[in-house]
Amino acid sequence: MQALHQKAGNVGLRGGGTTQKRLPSTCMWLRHNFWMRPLVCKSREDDEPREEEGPKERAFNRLSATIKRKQKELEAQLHEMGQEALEERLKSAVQVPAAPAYRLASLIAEAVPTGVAVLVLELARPENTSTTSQELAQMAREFVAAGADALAVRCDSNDTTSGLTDLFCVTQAVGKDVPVIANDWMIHPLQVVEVKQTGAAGVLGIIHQVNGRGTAVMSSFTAAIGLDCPVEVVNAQEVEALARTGVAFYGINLNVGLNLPIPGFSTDIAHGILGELPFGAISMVGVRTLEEARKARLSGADSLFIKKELIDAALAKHGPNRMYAIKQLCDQLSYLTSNDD
Ligand SMILES: O=C(O)c1ccccc1NCC(=O)[C@H](O)[C@H](O)COP(=O)(O)O
Repeated sequence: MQALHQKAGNVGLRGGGTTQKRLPSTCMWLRHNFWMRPLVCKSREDDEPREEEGPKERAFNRLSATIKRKQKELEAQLHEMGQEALEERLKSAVQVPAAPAYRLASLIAEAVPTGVAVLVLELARPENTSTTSQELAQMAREFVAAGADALAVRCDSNDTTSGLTDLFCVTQAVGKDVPVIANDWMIHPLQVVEVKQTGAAGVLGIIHQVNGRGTAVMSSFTAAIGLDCPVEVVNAQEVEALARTGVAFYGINLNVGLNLPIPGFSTDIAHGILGELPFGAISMVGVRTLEEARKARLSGADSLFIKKELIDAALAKHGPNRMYAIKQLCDQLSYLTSNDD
């Protein structure tokens, strides 16, 4: 019981209770024009493929190109908005944090003593379709009825023409008891404020390898406005550094070995990272197969981010009834991850 309180308390402490204390430093950053720039690491200047590059380097360059695209999108938005309006948006978000706050972290903290993993299903518009936000909301209702505990909605402009509308419609469709988080590359606090305004519970997309020294700012700002924000990490050093800044919710993307040149990144590395999390921290591991889900849970993952690949495989296997197919998947996941087999 004590560990459970510690888990919920750790996550909550960074926002709700300390919101007022965080305000002065937010204002200080604003005065220094800090917020007018996206918070990302430096990447290679050109993204042209080079002959000597292997698949990992190519994947890394794709990631780098994605981040540059996001940077450009954000810079244009910030420029149009201007510093004063931006400052106002950020300040009012801090003054009125989301209520209830940390809905996903609280759900996970409640699930920990019951021995079941929280299932966060990825929700994306099917490719090459003209799916509307309302149709996506209908999919969301079906996923929840089939067993999803929470949803992560893809909001990047490459996946949808209206990410924030999708998020709003899905959040409305499933109600406050089902945390909905935005899955996008988060490189500026303005994005997080926009997510809050849709009524969503949090963001998935603060990535230490991408945000670098800006990670702590992104994560503490998100927590200060009451939103959940698992921070994606790739090794124990990152965990150690972020734990010192108060991060208590960690994400592990098993796909990361393909996106970044990290030799041998796999469920074994994830196992090691999960073992290094600070006491009371909570975790989410992204999985693309049932086997990855089983291993992640055995290694101690508190929640599983069920990625589109696994959802599409279930739809292909058990379709055409979408709700039936997702129910088969959720039942299988619950069975494989209940930790008593
Ligand atoms: O994607 C995950 O598995 C994940 C797990 C836990 C926390 C965060 C996670 N992803 C955040 C991201 O924004 C991803 O890096 C991004 O969606 C790209 O993921 P991928 O499709 O695996 O390259």
